Amino acid sequence: MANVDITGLSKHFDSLSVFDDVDLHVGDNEFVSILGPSGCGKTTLLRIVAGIEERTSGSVLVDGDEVERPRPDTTLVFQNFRLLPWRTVEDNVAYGLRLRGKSKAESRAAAQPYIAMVGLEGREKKYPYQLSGGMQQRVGLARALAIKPGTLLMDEPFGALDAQTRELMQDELLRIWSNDKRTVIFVTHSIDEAIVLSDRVIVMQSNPGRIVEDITIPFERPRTPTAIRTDPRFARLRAEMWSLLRQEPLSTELSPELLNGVSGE
Ligand SMILES: Nc1ncnc2c1ncn2[C@@H]1O[C@H](COP(=O)(O)OP(=O)(O)OP(=O)(O)O)[C@@H](O)[C@H]1O
Repeated sequence: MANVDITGLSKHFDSLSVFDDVDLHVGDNEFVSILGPSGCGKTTLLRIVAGIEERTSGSVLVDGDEVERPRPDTTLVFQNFRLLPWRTVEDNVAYGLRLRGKSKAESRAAAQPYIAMVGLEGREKKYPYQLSGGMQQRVGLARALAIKPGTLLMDEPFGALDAQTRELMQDELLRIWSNDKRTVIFVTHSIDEAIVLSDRVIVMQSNPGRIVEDITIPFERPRTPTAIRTDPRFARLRAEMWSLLRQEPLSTELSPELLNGVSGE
């Protein structure tokens, strides 16, 4: 369990003001997504919470402690999980535990339930090149979960997957998260993904980056993505988010994915 408290957070890169005066509270075991156009500072915000990017001003507390450097109980996962190609599935999942000082045998044993959780039982001895892209993402997810982080920071983790695999991974993440809850901040370009997964969706705009809306997602858990997608409330939420995002000035780049998501309506 962990809660994240962001107050008056600003980040400048030289003369560029990425965002100013951002406030965000994420409660224990809450799943919050951040949705916004390219360049509004989503990744930068996540990196600051992860303790790998300095802030210009403001405060970021995890469980009441100011974040000054990476914390052992916070994990950041990216679009490309960067598996170690020379290690098997089992040793990739165990890797974070090895880094934390556990023996090979101990870490392999501790990795096992997470390999099963992501549906890769029986593939422990395979190497990344022997797996599909979706399976590799699952290994990365298992590796992140195996260290039992209180806070999981996810930066477009499914962005590189094809649409079908992406939906499967969303189902998987919903299932895993409901069995093994933790605090999640999930950055995405996809309105649908944000709605299906989250308790709340934070919508950002850019120039300068700022939070413009904090939307509570009303669907009960456990969730079935197919049922959510056909619920009339889903279409309303989607329209609301899209209308916030389209208020962006024309100069702002909206990703093809955001546009595609909307043209499907
Ligand atoms: N190290 C850096 N030095 C200078 N500028 C940077 C640096 N990192 C990010 N930026 C700038 O900060 C702004 C926000 O970048 P960031 O990657 O956080 O946006 P984002 O919302 O995550 O974008 P995307 O959705 O495209 O990933 C961009 O204008 C980017 O060019």
